[in-house]
Amino acid sequence: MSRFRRGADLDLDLAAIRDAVGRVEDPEIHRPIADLGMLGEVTARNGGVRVEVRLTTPTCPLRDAFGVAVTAAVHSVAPGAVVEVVFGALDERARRDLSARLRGPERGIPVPAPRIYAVASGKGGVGKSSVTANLAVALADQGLSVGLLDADVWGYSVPHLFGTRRAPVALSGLMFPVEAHGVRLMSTGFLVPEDEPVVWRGPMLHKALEQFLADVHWGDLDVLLLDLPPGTGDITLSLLELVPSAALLAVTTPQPAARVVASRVGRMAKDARMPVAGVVENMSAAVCEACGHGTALFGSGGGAQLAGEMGVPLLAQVPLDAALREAGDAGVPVVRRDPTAASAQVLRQLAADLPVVRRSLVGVPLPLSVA
Ligand SMILES: Nc1ncnc2c1ncn2[C@@H]1O[C@H](COP(=O)(O)OP(=O)(O)OP(=O)(O)O)[C@@H](O)[C@H]1O
Repeated sequence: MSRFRRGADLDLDLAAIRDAVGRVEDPEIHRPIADLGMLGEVTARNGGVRVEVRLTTPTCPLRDAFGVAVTAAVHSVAPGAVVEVVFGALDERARRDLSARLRGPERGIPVPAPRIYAVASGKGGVGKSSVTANLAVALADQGLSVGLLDADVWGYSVPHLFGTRRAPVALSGLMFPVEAHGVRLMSTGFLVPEDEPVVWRGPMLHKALEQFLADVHWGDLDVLLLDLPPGTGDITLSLLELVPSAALLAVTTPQPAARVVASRVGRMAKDARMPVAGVVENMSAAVCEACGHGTALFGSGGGAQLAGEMGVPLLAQVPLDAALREAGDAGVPVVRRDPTAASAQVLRQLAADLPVVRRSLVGVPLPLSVA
C-alpha cells in the first residue's frame, strides 16, 4: 500500500483513495469511472493528491461537476487533503471499446425502459409538452430514473421547458442524453441551431427516431416519456412501430373541439392495439384562491367525455395556471419551481397515480405451436 505524509498530521492511503475515486459515477453514463476505464493515475504530489481522469471527450461540459465529485471522494478518505484533478481524454481506441461495451451485444432497437408512455394530443398548443415535462420531473422526484424523448422533431420544446440547450456528448456514434432537473433528455433541439428550421421528411424522421432509441445511451431507466407531436402523423406512426410497448397518455383541453380531435388519437391507438393509460385534461377551470370561484376559460367536460369514449380513466385535470406558464418560460418545470402552485400539485398527484399499463395480447399472434 503506498502512503506518504504531509507534515505530521496527514497520512494518505493511496489505495483507499483510488478505490473511493473509482466509485465516482460519470454523470452522463451513470457508472463508476473505474469500470469505464476513465480513472488514470492517483499519485501523491506536492503534499497532496493528484488524480488523472480521462474524459469521454476533452470538451466534456460536465468537467467542473466531475472535479467536484472527485475532490469529494478524495476527502471522504483523506479529509483536508489538497487535491489536483487533471483531465485528459480517452484515446480513439478506448472510446470505441467503451462505446461497444455500453451498447452491449444486442442488435436492433432496444427497449429503453420497462414503462414507456407516449404523450399525445389531437391539437397543438393544448399543453402536452408542459404536462410531459412536469410529469417527468415529478416521477424523477419519486426516485425513479426517468428519460424524456422529445419526439416532436419539428416543433421541439423540451430544451426550452428544461432551460438547457447544448450538444449531447457523443462517443463513437453513441450519444448521451442531456440531463436537467433530474431527467435524461434527448431532443432535436440539442442537435440543430436554435434559429434553423428542421426540414426532415418521412424517411429521415424515421431514421432520427430510430437513432434516438438505438444510438442514445439511456442507461437503466425506470420510465421513458415520449413527447409526441400533435396529431397522428408520420412521427407518431413511426414511434408506435419502433416502441410497441408504449402506452398512450392523451392530453386534451376541456373544449369540445380539442376533445373531438383528440379522439382521433384514441382511435389510432385502438387500431394499433396500443394500451392507453388514460386521459389528462389540461387548462381546466382555474380556481381563485381568495374567493374559490372557478373560471372555465376553455369550457368544461372535454376530458371526462374523451375518457368515457375511450373507456379509460380521466387521470387528472390540470388547471389553467399562470405559475405553470411562467415556470415553463423560465426553463424550470412548475413542480420544481413552484411546488405549491395549483397546477404543480395536480401534476405531482398524476405522477403518483400514473397507472402501469401492459400491452394486451388479445388478437396478437403468439409464437406458440401445439405439440
Ligand atoms: N395548465 C396551463 N396553464 C397555463 N398555461 C399553460 C398550461 N398548460 C400549458 N400552458 C402554456 O400553453 C402554451 C402551450 O403549451 P405546450 O407547449 O406545452 O403545448 P403543446 O401541446 O405541447 O404544444 P405543441 O404540440 O404545439 O408543441 C405554453 O405557453 C404553456 O406555458
